[in-house]
Amino acid sequence: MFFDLKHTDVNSKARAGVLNTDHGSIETPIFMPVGTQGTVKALSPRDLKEVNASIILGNTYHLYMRPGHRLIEKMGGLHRFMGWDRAILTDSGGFQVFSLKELRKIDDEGILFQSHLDGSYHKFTPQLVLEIQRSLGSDIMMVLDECPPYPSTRDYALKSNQLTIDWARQAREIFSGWQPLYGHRQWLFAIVQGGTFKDIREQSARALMELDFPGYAIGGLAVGEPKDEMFDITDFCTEILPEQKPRYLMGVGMPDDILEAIERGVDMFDCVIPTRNARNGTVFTTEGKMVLKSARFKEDTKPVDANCQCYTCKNFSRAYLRHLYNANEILGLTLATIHNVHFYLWLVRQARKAILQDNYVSWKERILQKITRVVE
Ligand SMILES: CO[C@@H]1O[C@H](CNc2nc3cc4c(=O)[nH]c(N)nc4cc3[nH]2)[C@@H](O)[C@H]1O
Repeated sequence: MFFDLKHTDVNSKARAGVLNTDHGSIETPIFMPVGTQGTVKALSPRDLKEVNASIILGNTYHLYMRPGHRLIEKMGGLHRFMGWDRAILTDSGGFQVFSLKELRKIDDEGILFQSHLDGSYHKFTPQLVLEIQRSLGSDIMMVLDECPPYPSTRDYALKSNQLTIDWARQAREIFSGWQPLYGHRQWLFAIVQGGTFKDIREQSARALMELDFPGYAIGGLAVGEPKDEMFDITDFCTEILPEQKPRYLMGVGMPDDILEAIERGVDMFDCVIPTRNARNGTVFTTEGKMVLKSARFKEDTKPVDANCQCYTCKNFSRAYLRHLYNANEILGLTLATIHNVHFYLWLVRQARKAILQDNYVSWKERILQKITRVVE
């Protein structure tokens, strides 16, 4: 069974489950570090294992553009190419095309766009993005969808949603006769759209549920809408989506966003924040957020986080990390990224424990008091 729902917290919609892939079992709620171009920036697969990452994200758009999915296929697929033998989820590319290029044209067949590398023209269709993901060999694939801009008119959201449903239908058809390339199973998730219009969200969820996918993503969020709208739409969607299937909130988010979404019934998350912020000198700790570059840490002998068991916190001081940033040393990026990814994975593991003890909400309230501070 692909997804085992082990327990739902009695006082909320928070769930603890297990995703069973051929590259290992993944306990949910889970955070997926983003490895857009076949690498989680600044980390080796060895680092990722050391912080207990069980699944990472790759991007169909970027890997198609460079080095190309055919080359990766020749190399034996993305797992072998990047030396990662645990699970990989690949996003389908629709969102990346929207967020990377305004030069794109959408029609019923798919999305015509120009490469951000050499300006060449390409067209993503429901079929092509599945072929690319077959070549990559991702354990979890995403359908081609349109992520409407925020804000969108109701009319735009309605039309766009119809297209996303049509594309999902085509993808589901292809998936029904699926032949993976590398001997390990691949699963296909649908993506619920509909902007911030609840009736369109319901239409989207129900149409996609009829097509019976192994898992469902909530798309079209974390694109600049107010947080309360993001949580309200998330809560609305999880009321409709099948209880026994995993829910994946795409692109979310800050630590507190993830905890709020877990309470609303989300199982899977991905976001660039822990890796991107680490590269900019901002780390997350059990005592709050910390900007390591600031002068106040110049002679601070303490670890980033005294409560953290990661390699960075067990071996280095804040002063040293601040020095590495100021000296533009590559090691600074690696050490901060190890810590931030470790923090996100620790946080969702703690959440899972609280869910299994039926005290998720009280645990969340306590931990939010601490992690949302700024360490001065
Ligand atoms: C607002 O901050 C930026 O936005 C991204 C996070 N937010 C986000 N929302 C998403 C929505 C979708 C979607 O509807 N469909 C597909 N296929 N993939 C998606 C991926 C998404 N990621 C970060 O990249 C960050 O730079």
